[in-house]
Amino acid sequence: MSRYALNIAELSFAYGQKKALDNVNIQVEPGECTILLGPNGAGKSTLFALITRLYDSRLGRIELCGYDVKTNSRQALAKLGVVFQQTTLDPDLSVTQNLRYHAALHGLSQKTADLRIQEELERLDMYERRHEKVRQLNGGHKRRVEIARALLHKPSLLLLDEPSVGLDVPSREVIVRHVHQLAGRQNLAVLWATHLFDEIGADDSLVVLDKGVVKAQGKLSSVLSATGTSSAGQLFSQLTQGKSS
Ligand SMILES: Nc1ncnc2c1ncn2[C@@H]1O[C@H](COP(=O)(O)OP(=O)(O)OP(=O)(O)O)[C@@H](O)[C@H]1O
Repeated sequence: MSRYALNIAELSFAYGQKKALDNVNIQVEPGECTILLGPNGAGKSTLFALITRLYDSRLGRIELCGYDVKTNSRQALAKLGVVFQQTTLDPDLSVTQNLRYHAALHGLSQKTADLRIQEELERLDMYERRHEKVRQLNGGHKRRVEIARALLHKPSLLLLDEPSVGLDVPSREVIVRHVHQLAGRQNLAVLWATHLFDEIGADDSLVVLDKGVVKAQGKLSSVLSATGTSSAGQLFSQLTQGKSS
């Protein structure tokens, strides 16, 4: 069994002649929250598309809990929970219906599904809203449902693609706190793409990606001291030459 929930080794990818990822190496351990920072065009979406098998790469390797996503896709993807940038809930179904549908896709019995749905929704203070149609929920509550959904099959790695974009501050805070607690208490590995420096926790790890190349990585404190910077924002501007994220 690999010690890493996610192990990306020597990964490269190009769209025709356009290189999007160049020899990327990233490891995330259970219980670790890794923040992926990168300006527009850095390669974050491409990386997520490769991890989720939307795209395929001939160069390099991606393993989830030791399972290669290419040669052991079923076992690998069973370890993965994803919250995409765009909401993917059915607005005309209730919260519970959306979650049951996802659980069924993962082969959970209805009994197990209902227990887990209750557990995850209660943790996010959403159980009382389980019969509401998704259309009636605000953006923050929809995000909470998507996080609950991503966890129903008990993945080892949670992939979050800018889950807090467009949310108000209190909604963002709920999500940031919840995801950090999941890593700390449930030993979940998290890879979180964000543009927002205040979402980075003091104990988080950091990967700074720019033009497809990893510019810095490691525990936030080590990266700051290695680069002589005092905040994630300063580090980011220095490594990406002041481009906005
Ligand atoms: N379908 C595509 N065809 C050609 N080039 C692409 C395609 N998708 C992305 N690219 C290029 O690949 C590079 C990486 O893009 P990617 O979307 O992965 O970056 P990103 O970090 O997710 O950016 P953003 O924050 O803007 O979403 C960019 O130079 C982009 O222009």
